[in-house]
Amino acid sequence: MSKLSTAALSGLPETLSVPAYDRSAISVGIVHFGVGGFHRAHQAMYVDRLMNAGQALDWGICGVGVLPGDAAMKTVVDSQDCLYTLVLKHPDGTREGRVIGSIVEYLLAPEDPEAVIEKMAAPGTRIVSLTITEGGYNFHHVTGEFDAGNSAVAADLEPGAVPSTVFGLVTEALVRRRERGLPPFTVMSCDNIQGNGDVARRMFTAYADLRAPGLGEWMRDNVAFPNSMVDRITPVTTEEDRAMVAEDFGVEDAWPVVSEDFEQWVLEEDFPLGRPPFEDAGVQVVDDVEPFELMKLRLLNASHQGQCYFGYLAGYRYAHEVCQDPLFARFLLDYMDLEATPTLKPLPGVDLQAYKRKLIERFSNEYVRDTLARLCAESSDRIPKWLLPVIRENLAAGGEIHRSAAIVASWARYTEGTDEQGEPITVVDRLRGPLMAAASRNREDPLAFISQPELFGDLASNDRFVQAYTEALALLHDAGARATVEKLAAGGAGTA
Ligand SMILES: NC(=O)c1ccc[n+]([C@@H]2O[C@H](COP(=O)([O-])OP(=O)(O)OC[C@H]3O[C@@H](n4cnc5c(N)ncnc54)[C@H](O)[C@@H]3O)[C@@H](O)[C@H]2O)c1
Ligand SMILES: O=P(O)(O)OC[C@@H](O)[C@@H](O)[C@H](O)[C@H](O)CO
Repeated sequence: MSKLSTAALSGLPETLSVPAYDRSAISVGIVHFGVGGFHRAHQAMYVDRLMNAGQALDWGICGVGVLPGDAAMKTVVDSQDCLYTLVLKHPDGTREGRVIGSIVEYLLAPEDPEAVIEKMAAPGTRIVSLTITEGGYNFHHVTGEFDAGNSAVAADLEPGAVPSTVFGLVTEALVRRRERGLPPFTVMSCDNIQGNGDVARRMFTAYADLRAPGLGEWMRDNVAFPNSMVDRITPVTTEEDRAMVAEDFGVEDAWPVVSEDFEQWVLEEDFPLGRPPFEDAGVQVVDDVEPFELMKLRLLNASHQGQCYFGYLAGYRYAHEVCQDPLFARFLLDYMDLEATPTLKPLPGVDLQAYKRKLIERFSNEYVRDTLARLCAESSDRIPKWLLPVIRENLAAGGEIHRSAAIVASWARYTEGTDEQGEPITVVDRLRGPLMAAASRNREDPLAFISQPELFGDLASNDRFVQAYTEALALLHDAGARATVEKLAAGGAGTA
């Protein structure tokens, strides 16, 4: 069996689509930070689709890894001529494979920061895009302020420092372009953050303010940061996926990516140096992304949080197991209908009921095998960004909050670190220590978990929230996850 490479492409089975374009003709137009599963299943796929249609060959992607852990990606990318297999898993169990060729280079910042900076400073680079996770933006959950105390950021700000963070690297490249009389590139965030472009603008310019007087102001006036809504459920690649690619498609790929077949990308039109003709690849280019972002983050992502802790505690390990269970599906739909939907903005032309039904279908796709472990990870970066805004808005408007409060309680219960069978839970979170310490006091002090103002602000002093949260937490302790969801679904636990 051939290892995936340029030379192997011509001998691959016909069941696997391969790039129909001349990859040697591609030049880099996009530098992308955070080449993980999602970028490879989404943005790189859209660019590849354009290239297959004979377009965007001047928009090749140079990937960048900033963290030491990205060395593994660098090794694989280099050994496969930057090619990889994307396998879409349809709900009927069929699979569709395609070799993606739009990434043409990969640089590891810890190994060669200068090369990363110069790649962004090169005239051909017109977009720097990001999927660096919610935590990568380095802002305080409650104040929204840039965290200048972060040690890596502080090190980058030392005079004469060689930058190591995305903030240091991107800012240095912008400074060099300015010195060389080149217009700045567009910074395009593709992370699951409400107002991701606006947040990126605030964080990068806050860093620049600290780096040199006037630099932040210049960036505010000159650099575009379009907002976007991105969607495609992309689980972590497993050994089984590697074996499946070999068996189904006859190629040895050290790091394929698998995803659901659904895709969506809604992008704000703000690209002073141009962009690939994304609309030709199915991207919705609009003037205002916010209503779409709210819909996706509060319905899809917050529902992921609504299923992962309850589901895990109830003994499930995969998203489809939870969502194929009618009780949990009902709970999620009720959360969406009664709590999230009233906080959304008008979306002319979008059938929200169909969108929600489709979400349950997507979550229930058993072939995607999205793990609850992936959805439970880094919750401290997710709950405050997706779910707490729903709670705050409903509290202010006198709206319904019982299911959202119960989801927060399920996180608190999960973080105690033992499931309902007494088995240990591996809590993966950059705040694991303080979170688990707080959760360990849940029984003696039911407000312990939500009394972390850096995550919850003043919610622990809101009587309505506290009542709903403590009732759900007590039920979780006394009767378990399933019984808690049952009670909520039946209109119990104080629900409206
Ligand atoms: N996986 C999905 O289903 C999905 C769907 C839509 C959007 N997203 C967005 O994409 C992000 C990444 O998801 P993924 O599935 O590719 O994850 P992943 O773990 O496969 O990749 C994450 C990438 O981000 C990089 N990264 C993490 N912290 C960073 C930091 N502080 N600075 C710079 N780089 C950093 C990592 O090095 C890695 O390259 C998500 O957090 C989300 O915002 C993911
Ligand atoms: O990747 P995160 O941390 O933003 O969130 C976990 C999931 O909710 C997310 O990856 C979804 O699968 C994705 O947003 C679907 O488009």
